[in-house]
Amino acid sequence: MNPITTHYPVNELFETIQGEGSFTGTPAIFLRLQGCPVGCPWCDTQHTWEKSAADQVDAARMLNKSSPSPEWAELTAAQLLELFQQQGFQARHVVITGGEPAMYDLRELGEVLEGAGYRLQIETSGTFELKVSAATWVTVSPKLDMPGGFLVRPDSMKRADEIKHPVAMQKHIDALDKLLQRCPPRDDTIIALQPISQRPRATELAIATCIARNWRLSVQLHKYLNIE
Ligand SMILES: C[S@@+](CC[C@H](N)C(=O)[O-])C[C@H]1O[C@@H](n2cnc3c(N)ncnc32)[C@H](O)[C@@H]1O
Ligand SMILES: Nc1nc2[nH]cc(C(=O)O)c2c(=O)[nH]1
Ligand code: SF4
Ligand SMILES: [Mg+2]
Repeated sequence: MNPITTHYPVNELFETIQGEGSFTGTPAIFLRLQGCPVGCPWCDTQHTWEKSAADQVDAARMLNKSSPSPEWAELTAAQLLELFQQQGFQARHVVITGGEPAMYDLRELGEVLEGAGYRLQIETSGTFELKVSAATWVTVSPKLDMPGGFLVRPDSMKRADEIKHPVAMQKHIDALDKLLQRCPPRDDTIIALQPISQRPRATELAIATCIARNWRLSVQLHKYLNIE
């Protein structure tokens, strides 16, 4: 194991219902890591993009946020496990999101949390090399032609248990088709379309395409329910 303990920059830690993808409806602990250089113009979590030293706070302040902010606290896997217990979290599914969590080495987190009985899922753009435990459920939400100029990695697409593609227009589906040719997933990988920002036309397009292709629909259930 890595002799140096990894410190994770945590923007948010909360318990809710997973609102996206295959685990929709599953009670989950969300661990949102700070920092993302990809730059999707419609990103829900733009407050996580910049990881500024001036925004580092202690764990108590990070936990007590009343609204999204760029503040983050540095925590080790052992400290996170202790916090889960202190906070009284009941969920056994942990979603690591961000920001772009694949910028960090998540293997130590996997070792500690899986050792304590948790199942891990990562939400990632697929643009950074994955450093996750073998048992981690990998959700790749490919980001194509974004301002940051990052490319989706073939190895991340192969590792994906689920590909959850954000869509608003036909050109996004055409781009996904090209990506699936350039970077073929495994035969058992689930493919889902997720309408961008609950836009009605995006939702109609996603429904029609999912039916035509036998793909899954992922709506952002938490937004319909008005929960975190
Ligand atoms: C905020 S991102 C963080 C994790 C990682 N950076 C990624 O993009 O997968 C989590 C998920 O939210 C999706 N997402 C972000 N903003 C969205 C929006 N406005 N509408 C629909 N999905 C969105 C992303 O595509 C991704 O599947
Ligand atoms: N309830 C809920 N489900 C989610 N699934 C993915 C989320 C994310 O921001 O990555 C998210 C989120 O922020 N809230
Ligand atoms: S990759 Fe994820 S966190 Fe980064 S800008 Fe895009 S949706 Fe937001
Ligand atoms: Mg949210």
